Amino acid sequence: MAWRELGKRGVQASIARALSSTSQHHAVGSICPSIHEGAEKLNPDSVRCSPETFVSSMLGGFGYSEYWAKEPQRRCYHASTGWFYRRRTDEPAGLKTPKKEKFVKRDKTQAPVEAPYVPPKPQRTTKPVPDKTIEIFEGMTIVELAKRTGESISSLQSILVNVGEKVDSEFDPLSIDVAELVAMEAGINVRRLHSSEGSEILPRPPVVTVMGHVDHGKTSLLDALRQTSVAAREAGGITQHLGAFVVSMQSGASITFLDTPGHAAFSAMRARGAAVTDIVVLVVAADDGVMPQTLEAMSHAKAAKVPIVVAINKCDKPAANAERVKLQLASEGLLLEDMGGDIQVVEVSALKKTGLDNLEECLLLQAEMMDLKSRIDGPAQAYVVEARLDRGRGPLATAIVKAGTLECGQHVVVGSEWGRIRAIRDMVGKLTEHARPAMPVEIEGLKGLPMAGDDIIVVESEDRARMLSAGRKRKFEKDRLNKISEGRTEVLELSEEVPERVEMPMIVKADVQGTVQAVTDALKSLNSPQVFVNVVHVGVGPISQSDVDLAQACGACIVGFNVKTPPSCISVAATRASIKILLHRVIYHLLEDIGNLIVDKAPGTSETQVAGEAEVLNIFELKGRSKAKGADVKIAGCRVIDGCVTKSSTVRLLRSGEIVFEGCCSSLKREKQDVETVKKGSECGLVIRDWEDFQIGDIVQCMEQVIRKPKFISSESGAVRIEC
Ligand SMILES: Nc1nc2c(ncn2[C@@H]2O[C@H](COP(=O)(O)OP(=O)(O)OP(=O)(O)O)[C@@H](O)[C@H]2O)c(=O)[nH]1
Repeated sequence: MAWRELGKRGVQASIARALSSTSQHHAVGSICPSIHEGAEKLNPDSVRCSPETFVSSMLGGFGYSEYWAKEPQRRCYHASTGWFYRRRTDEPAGLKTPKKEKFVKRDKTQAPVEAPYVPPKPQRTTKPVPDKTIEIFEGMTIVELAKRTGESISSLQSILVNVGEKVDSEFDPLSIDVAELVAMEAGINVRRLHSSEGSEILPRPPVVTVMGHVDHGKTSLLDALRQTSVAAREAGGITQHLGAFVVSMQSGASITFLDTPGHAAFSAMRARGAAVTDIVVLVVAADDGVMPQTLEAMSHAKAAKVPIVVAINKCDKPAANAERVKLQLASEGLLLEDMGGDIQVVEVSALKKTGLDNLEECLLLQAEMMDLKSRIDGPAQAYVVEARLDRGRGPLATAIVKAGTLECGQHVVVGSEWGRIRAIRDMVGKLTEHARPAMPVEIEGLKGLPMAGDDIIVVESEDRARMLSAGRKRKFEKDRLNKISEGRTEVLELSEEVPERVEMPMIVKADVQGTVQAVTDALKSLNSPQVFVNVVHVGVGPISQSDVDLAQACGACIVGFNVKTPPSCISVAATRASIKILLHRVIYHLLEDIGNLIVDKAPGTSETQVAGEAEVLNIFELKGRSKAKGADVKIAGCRVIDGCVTKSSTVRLLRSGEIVFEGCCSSLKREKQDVETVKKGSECGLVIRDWEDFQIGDIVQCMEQVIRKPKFISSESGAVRIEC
């Protein structure tokens, strides 16, 4: 198949088909951009391959036969491999498949004989994702939609026909679902507006997110509030999942708490926590004070326009200094109540359970000031806090209802998934028929696994749910490909600047969606100029045979976080294919492990360092002993003062700290015997080729070439990086 045909039929469709036939469908996203770029670099008429061959070559190390350029461009270049591919000069140009190709590796040390081929700068193959978001509502007309989207009425009408819907006139009301579908097909994001007209609006409990620096006592504080002991049960003693709990206060009021993890790797989850929350409790340890993630939490709250209540924890500790913490917070711009501002501060001890009543009062007061009310009846609007796959029960989503009532049996669209709610459970696992605002529940009955942060909307029928979910999937996929295409372009640009950069493909599997994303983000933070961590596939659930197949095809290692040890048949298959499987339950350990792998894989930088130093104590002259000319030879009588002096290494001579000569050693003797090395503390006689002007007190340094590898650095807050 020629590229032209491939292009005609649609690159993505052909490749997707080919990928599914080679069971590599997961990788389509990361491969397509390369294909686009390949297509742009080459004359489309001249490339011949089947999609299957093309895909397997893309996966299996970028074979050269697919990169075949027509006259006059006799060779082409592939940025990912750094190889030039040259056609045989006896080959006729054109559409014929070449008989046998020769390829030459680019020799970076030598200047090219012919004018070098400059690869074209990678270009975006798809339009950047439009940022436009419009507000839609039930009963809006096509005319209204056209105004908001900026599209013509006729184009929206034809989209409407394409999605199987019909209106008699452009002034007929559309359902909110159809309006969303039409806008999405036009490439525009939507925000749904729900009318509360005629509905009962009642006060609702506040949703509170506890945030703060790692180990400042978030989990302990929630434990103290709900009188349970989750902290002790967590792997490695740190929180790794987003949880939601309702805490009934002594006053009879209730508060919904989100327990978000404090580790740096989970900032994406924290960001989502802040987006559904009404109030943020900022926990700061009284002995430790304001730390990097305290500031990060403040930024999240600020970005989500959520008010903060400060809980200064660990006030029982002898080193506690609440006043210092208050001053630090004030200097970071928090206007605390004690200092004339309106941000409430409470001093607590999660360990001794002191100050909790105060905290409770502050939260309820804050909620009262915010006058939190929601529509109680009518279809629910809710958000996914977490999602996971249960072997027996299928996809499960932890959700918080924002408005309305979520009921068993309703059809819902959750992100781009859909389903009919089979069961609703409260946070202690008890079955319930419905969920009201601010109530965290677990829902069962979805067809696929949603993402943490997805919205949940109730629709009137299964058909509507399917239609909307399919439309959202199409839009999601289009946006994803656009994003990958942009990301890939950046990667190519970077790899051209740093030709020695090694790629480290990875597959990430984790127990829940939020963790998959957190781990992927953390791995990407380990990218460095020498090693590029390329996450080729991510997924929720245990490591499967298809993960091993994909890892084999693209030379990836598999990272399993909080997943079960794979069955022995999968482990054996992985070992046979030399695929590394890294299983972890604690994020620090995972990042350390991967960091060490990256350090191993990094080519490192070559550096010259001093291996030994000798001081000249005496100078001897041997008359007419030079082998070459029968001239005199000067010998430096030295003592090795550091490291060791080696005959084969390069030497340099230092006088008063200045380098006066660089060369090599032509003779090294110890007690009249020729030797290869002399260690610290010993004396030796040394001759330097082409140098005779020794002076007593000169320093002779022996130099050696070493490869310096990058270092894996992890800070106390859990932030990690690779330092080159
Ligand atoms: N003395 C004292 N120790 C506390 C207090 N609160 C928490 N700690 C201790 O501080 C350590 C960290 O507490 P966690 O509750 O796990 O902290 P966290 O902020 O939830 O930590 P991550 O989940 O890792 O972000 C534990 O050893 C707790 O026992 C307190 O009020 N006083």
